[in-house]
Amino acid sequence: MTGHDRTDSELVLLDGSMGEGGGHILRSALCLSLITGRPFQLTRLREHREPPGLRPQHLAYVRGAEALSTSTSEGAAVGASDMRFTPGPVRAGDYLLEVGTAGSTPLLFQCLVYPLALAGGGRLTLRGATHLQNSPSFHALTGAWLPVARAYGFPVQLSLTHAGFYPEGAGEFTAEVGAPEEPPLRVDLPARGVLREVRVMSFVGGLPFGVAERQSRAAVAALRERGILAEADNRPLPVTRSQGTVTFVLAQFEHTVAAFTSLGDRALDAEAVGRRAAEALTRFMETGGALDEHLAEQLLLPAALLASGRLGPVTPGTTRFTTACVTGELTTQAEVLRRFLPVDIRVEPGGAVEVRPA
Ligand SMILES: Nc1ncnc2c1ncn2[C@@H]1O[C@H](COP(=O)(O)OP(=O)(O)OP(=O)(O)O)[C@@H](O)[C@H]1O
Repeated sequence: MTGHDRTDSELVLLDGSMGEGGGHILRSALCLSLITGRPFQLTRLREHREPPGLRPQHLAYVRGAEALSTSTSEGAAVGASDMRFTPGPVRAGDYLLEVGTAGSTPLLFQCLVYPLALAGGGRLTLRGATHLQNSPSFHALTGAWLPVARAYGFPVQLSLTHAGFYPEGAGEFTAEVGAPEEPPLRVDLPARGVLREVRVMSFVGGLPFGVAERQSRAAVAALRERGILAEADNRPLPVTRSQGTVTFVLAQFEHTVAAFTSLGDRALDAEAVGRRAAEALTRFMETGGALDEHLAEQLLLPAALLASGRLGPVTPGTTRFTTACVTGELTTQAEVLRRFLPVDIRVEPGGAVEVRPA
């Protein structure tokens, strides 16, 4: 179980419309509340989103946090704009959680993985969508998030049982989550260094394999036009009820890795889907950032846990990196972290980020 300090009981007040004002404020608050033992009150939840308030997938995040622990919530219901969460200790163990037809399992995973690891670990089996717009795909988790998690000493293994695409979802993946170990790496990433290798991977679930091949060919050709040579790999994905395709570009730089996902779209031909993934990499390479904007935002949480001394016996440490783009999500995430943890997070307009003990 995570040991909650008695001194950590101070209520955290959060305005859910601040910054980007999306569901990520709720997910980060749930994660940090479970870890610190601090209750939170969230008002004006997703006020500027359409429709506003909690959606079914957000409610699934609250229910997931409750399932892992003896936590309780008040006011959490579809459409609600205000809610309160009172955390209880997290129990190590195995959990099967559903996020609903079109909810993102990677987002639910990122909300729960750190509290579960800090409580001793276990297995998360998550059902719902695994490849959804505006969220990390399962392959972005394995390709980009996992090396970051391991750098902070979180031993996690991920396996995809079924891919789940919008709108049916019906996917499933499993995460074996170990207790944190001494971090093997010092995260200090001012620059990405030279490009070492690019892999293009196209996957299809429930659609002709030729779609994957067309996507990859277009991605490889678009990269070649920019002088980037890439290996292509096409694979079928196991699915149940849903159908979909995805092209994934994974770039290994000297110091970092960057992953770009382009999901199949009925309004686009396969070539456009492939090109979109390639263009995301070339746009990233026009910036000076070590990390892409999504990985930069995702790295803040383990960096803040390390800086605040929450990673068990590990000495509090400082993380430095540069991001391709300072997004509203990044600055909002930094603000949520400051409310829960004694950390100093500096985000320079040019993209340099530092997370250190307060
Ligand atoms: N292509 C991508 N690769 C990796 N991560 C992504 C990608 N697109 C979006 N994300 C991440 O997914 C998260 C989405 O959170 P966000 O709050 O915007 O959406 P949400 O939880 O679905 O809620 P809302 O419906 O309020 O937007 C953010 O952390 C964002 O960085």
